[in-house]
Amino acid sequence: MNAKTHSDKLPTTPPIINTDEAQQQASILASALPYLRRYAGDTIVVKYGGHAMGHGELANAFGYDIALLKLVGINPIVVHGGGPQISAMLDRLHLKSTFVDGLRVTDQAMIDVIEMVLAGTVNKQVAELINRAGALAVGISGKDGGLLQARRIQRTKRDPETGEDKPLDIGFVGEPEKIDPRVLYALLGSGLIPVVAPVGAGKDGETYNINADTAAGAIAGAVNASRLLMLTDVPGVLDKDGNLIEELTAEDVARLIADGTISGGMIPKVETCLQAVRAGAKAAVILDGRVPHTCLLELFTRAGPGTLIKA
Ligand SMILES: Nc1ncnc2c1ncn2[C@@H]1O[C@H](COP(=O)(O)OP(=O)(O)O)[C@@H](O)[C@H]1O
Ligand SMILES: CC(=O)N[C@@H](CCC(=O)OP(=O)(O)O)C(=O)O
Repeated sequence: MNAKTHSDKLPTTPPIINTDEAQQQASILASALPYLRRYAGDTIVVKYGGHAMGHGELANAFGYDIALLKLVGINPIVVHGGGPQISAMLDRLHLKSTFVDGLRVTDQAMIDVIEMVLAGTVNKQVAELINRAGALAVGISGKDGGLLQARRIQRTKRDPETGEDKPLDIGFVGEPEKIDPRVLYALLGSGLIPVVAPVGAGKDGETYNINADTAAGAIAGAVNASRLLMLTDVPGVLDKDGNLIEELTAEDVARLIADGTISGGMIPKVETCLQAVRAGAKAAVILDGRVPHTCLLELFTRAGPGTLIKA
């Protein structure tokens, strides 16, 4: 039934190409076969960040990649961010954002706006990108089906005078406490692609803003994903000379953080990847979301363009 809907949406007249091009296309498809076999039936979690969404062609290519994964028998789950989109809306409402360790300090007025942006506008846009590519995506938030039960993140700040660590209130910022993946399995089992906004519910029904990397890592662990793909704005983890590091273990990560090679936003990203593999994901890859079809390059070619992180 879905197959008909899908093919109805695709162009009815394929482009005319010459024999050489056709031969080339056929051999590209044939060379993907071992990879298709390797991932058939597997679950792949993809973290799609807010920065990548702004670019039309890149966003369309992302939608195509996710639709293609589903159509070749892989189960993709998309977890999206939306940091820049939240900031733009808060600016329009004259609400000022501040960040602590890369996390947006979130008060009561902001959490309502953040939920509207993430679970509303952005979530529906990402689902639509995939729908337009001929697959069927369903946008949900971490509150749906009890997917992401969250607790308030505790942060501390060192008092410069006493040297004491004091609790720092960053508001409605949560971390996943419990994951219930049943809603994901229900959607995947019906041939649908879940698109998850990183908003969670607390035990008492309060709403929490969750960093999208953290949410993606927790979900990848809970569903034992064969890959967590973290799309970002660099080719992967780079060494001190700016060269791509192809593979990292937990020991490598600890060493590279200690010597300052991995810093800033890359620290929580690699730590999230490690948590995901410890919790049950087979491997995580940090890869360049600025490259068109980066997911296909990673999964279906020998280029394997990012940094692979294993336990
Ligand atoms: N060793 C490293 N390799 C690659 N990027 C690094 C490294 N150390 C720090 N970074 C920084 O981490 C950034 C990625 O993290 P972040 O900006 O939080 O990504 P995103 O917005 O995609 O979640 C890179 O743009 C880069 O500035
Ligand atoms: C707590 C916290 O900081 N939440 C993030 C959620 C969105 C996000 O993570 O989006 P990107 O992946 O596009 O950065 C925020 O408010 O920006």
